[in-house]
Amino acid sequence: MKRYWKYVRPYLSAFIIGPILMIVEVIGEVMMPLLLSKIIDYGISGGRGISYIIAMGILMVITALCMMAGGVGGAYFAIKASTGFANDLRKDLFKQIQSFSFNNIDQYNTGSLITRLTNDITQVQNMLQMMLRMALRAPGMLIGALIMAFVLNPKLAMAILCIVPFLAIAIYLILKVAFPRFTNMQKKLDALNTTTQENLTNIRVVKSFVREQYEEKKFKKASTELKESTINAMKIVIFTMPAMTLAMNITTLAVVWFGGNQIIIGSMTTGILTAYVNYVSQILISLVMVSIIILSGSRALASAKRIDEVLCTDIDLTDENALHKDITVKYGKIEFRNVCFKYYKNNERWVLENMNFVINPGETVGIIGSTGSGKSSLVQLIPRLYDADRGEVLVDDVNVKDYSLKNLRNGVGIVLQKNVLFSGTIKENLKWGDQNASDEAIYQCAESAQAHGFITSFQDGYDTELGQGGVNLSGGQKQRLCIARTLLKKPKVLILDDSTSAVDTATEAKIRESFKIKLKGATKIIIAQRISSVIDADKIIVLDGGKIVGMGTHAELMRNCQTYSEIYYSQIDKKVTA
Ligand SMILES: Nc1ncnc2c1ncn2[C@@H]1O[C@H](COP(=O)(O)OP(=O)(O)OP(=O)(O)O)[C@@H](O)[C@H]1O
Repeated sequence: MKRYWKYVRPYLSAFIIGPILMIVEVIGEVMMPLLLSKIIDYGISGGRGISYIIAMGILMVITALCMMAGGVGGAYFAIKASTGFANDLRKDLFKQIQSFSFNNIDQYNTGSLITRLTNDITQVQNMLQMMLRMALRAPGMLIGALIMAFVLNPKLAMAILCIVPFLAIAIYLILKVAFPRFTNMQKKLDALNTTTQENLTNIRVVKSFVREQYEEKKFKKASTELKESTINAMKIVIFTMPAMTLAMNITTLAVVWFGGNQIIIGSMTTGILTAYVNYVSQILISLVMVSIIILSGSRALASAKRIDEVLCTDIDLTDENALHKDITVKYGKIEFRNVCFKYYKNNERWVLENMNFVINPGETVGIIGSTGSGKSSLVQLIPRLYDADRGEVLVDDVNVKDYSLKNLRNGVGIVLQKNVLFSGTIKENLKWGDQNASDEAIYQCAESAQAHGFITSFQDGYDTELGQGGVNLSGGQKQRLCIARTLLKKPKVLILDDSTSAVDTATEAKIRESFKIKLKGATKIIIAQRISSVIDADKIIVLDGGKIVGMGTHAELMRNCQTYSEIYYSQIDKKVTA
């Protein structure tokens, strides 16, 4: 609750005024039957005449207008408070997800995070809105109508007790049965969103593997499961409402039966019975409202728990304890000291084991190794996309944990293996590297990444709109734009994680040449599958099974490292056979 106070505070006035205005409506609702009974008993039966009826009628119209004003105002403030609350909560939830480490992100699937950001927040918003409109109205109307019922005829009021067992069953069902069912329903919605998101993002792969039918089946399964879990949860709603209506009708019948008898023996007037029937229905309506509040409350509680789970996730990679938050990366020296790392902390096997090496400023270093040998994992420790479990990673002789994340990541530019571009123009995408970059700087970086040529061949040049993820580009073009984007950051350390795999060898060589001029002082780490991509490097690190099995120049490794020479000859053989 304490956590949510933050979201109530800015809208506190709406949170207070809304329910107060709803009370105006409640007072009117309680007044109306009384005024009606007076018209019947004194105006029609009592013979006070038309002027009394008109006076009472005018009073009823004024009451109805006040009720309307209260109702409209109450609804307005309820919407204002609940949407404001939800908007702020959603922004904070999104901010929390943005500050997640890669490790945190790995724990959730995207579909589930989308459901939490949208549907779960909407559930909480709806519940709040309902609470603000009904929380005072329902008990207010219940108490008001009960008082009136007891004042008018205490004996007849006992008939209202008929409702109690129905109400008890309804509340029990809602609390015990509905809550877990709503939680399950949200989980199924997660699954549906994940399936949809995965399918739509990768629709081209689906089509190229002719997996449409399989995907349809997968979607159908997720959709059917959602339908079934919804029906399962809604059974409670389905049962609750008619049960309450039945209770309402039985109680009204009991009141009319006992009240009618009292009219026959002359101990009650018709006007009072009419008012009484109204009060009974008000009592019952307010009880229905209470059960709706509990019902939607239990649904919203299931959603709130899921939102809370994200908000309470400990971000395991922050710069809160960094000792030198204001220093920046100046030279680009990198050192690994006895570094061990694994993704799943319970796993026995290390993904990287006892890594020890130094890369001096300005050096070009290649990293070679079989797939899964740990190349990407190794370089991701430098900009702290993950943290080492043992040992230290140092940049310019300072532990990476002692930099602010912003300064470290500004100094270390990484082109990830999975390149992603965003919807927008090419220029907008490149400006991710530097929002304030001049056109000249953008052109130069694109030139270095061998992208300027193909960009200018497009009709709209740098203003060409990219589809989502850069769909309207070839793999090699995308890779070159991603390199240009990182170059614009002017990093002191540039890491290319297999980022030229889709570029032909001649263009790749040109990119490497341009790095020598453009990034003269910067340290360059190049992960590659082709030895030709790193053959000229000052140093090559050879990985196998998460361990360094060789380090040196190409010539040294050819003499000393069997793994390296095997990779070399396998690639030469392929060339010869080709
Ligand atoms: N996000 C992750 N969560 C869990 N395990 C992972 C994750 N990323 C990689 N791994 C595992 O860590 C090991 C090393 O993977 P890594 O991506 O570093 O290898 P790599 O040498 O870069 O491979 P490739 O050449 O195929 O890109 C592999 O066994 C892989 O399954």
